Amino acid sequence: MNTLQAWSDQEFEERLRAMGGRYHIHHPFQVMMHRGQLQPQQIQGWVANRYYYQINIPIKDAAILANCPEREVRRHWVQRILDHDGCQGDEGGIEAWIRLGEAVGLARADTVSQRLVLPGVRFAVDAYVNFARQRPWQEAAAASLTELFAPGIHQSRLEFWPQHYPWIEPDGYAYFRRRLSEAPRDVCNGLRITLGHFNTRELQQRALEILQFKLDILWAMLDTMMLAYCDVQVSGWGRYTPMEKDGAVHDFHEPLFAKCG
Ligand SMILES: O=C(O)c1cc(C(=O)O)c2c(n1)C(=O)C(=O)c1cc(C(=O)O)[nH]c1-2
Repeated sequence: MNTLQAWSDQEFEERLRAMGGRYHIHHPFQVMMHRGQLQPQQIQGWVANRYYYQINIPIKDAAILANCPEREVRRHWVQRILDHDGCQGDEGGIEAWIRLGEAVGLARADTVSQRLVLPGVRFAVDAYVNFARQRPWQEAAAASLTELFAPGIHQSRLEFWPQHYPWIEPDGYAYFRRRLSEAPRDVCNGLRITLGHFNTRELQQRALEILQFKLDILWAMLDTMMLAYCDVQVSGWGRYTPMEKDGAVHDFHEPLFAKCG
């Protein structure tokens, strides 16, 4: 039996936040994207694959609602579905993502047909949806807490993409702008549930494991995209060595080791 005392809410939250060091913002594909090192087709590949994540988020949230007997929780959580699916007067996040696709040069049909979605991305996203279907709703709510780290990534895209990728139509950025206000509200709600429910040391440790599981999903999606869209040489255990391109050598080892460490 685990007899260690529960962490205080503050310490527990700090431990959850500390896992941001393993967020996909540190993945080599994301790092290249952030530095302006991706070609149009690579950006298109990312947008087309992330579409599969986007359309599954409301399905995942519907699974959480279906498993949650608490009306008060459902009243808040249902907003997430509306954010993505839209409602009268607001086309919603999925439509905004399709427009991001158009802004990077993907026809609507290319995005919505899912023809560019890679098998590994499909498996990773499906794992998240299945987790929400099969596990208690509080666990699935805790898994959404990678969103703690998401506003920073959306903000950096809004700041740096127009400089690095002037060929992207500015209209496309609406999705990232929406998430700047939506994600902090979701996080506030998700944190309240997580701090309230995971209230023994054993449960708190379980919450950290769940967050790691979700971080792994996001990481695995980018692993798959990197293999599909970048020239990588596999050298040694768990390491990528991207081939030199345009005379630039990129050092990806550090974030990878940080993740493994
Ligand atoms: O672009 C990103 O890096 C990113 C990451 C995440 C995330 O951390 O799961 C989400 C989003 N975006 C996002 O836009 C979004 O709506 C979202 C919902 C959720 C979730 O788990 O419920 N994560 C994310």
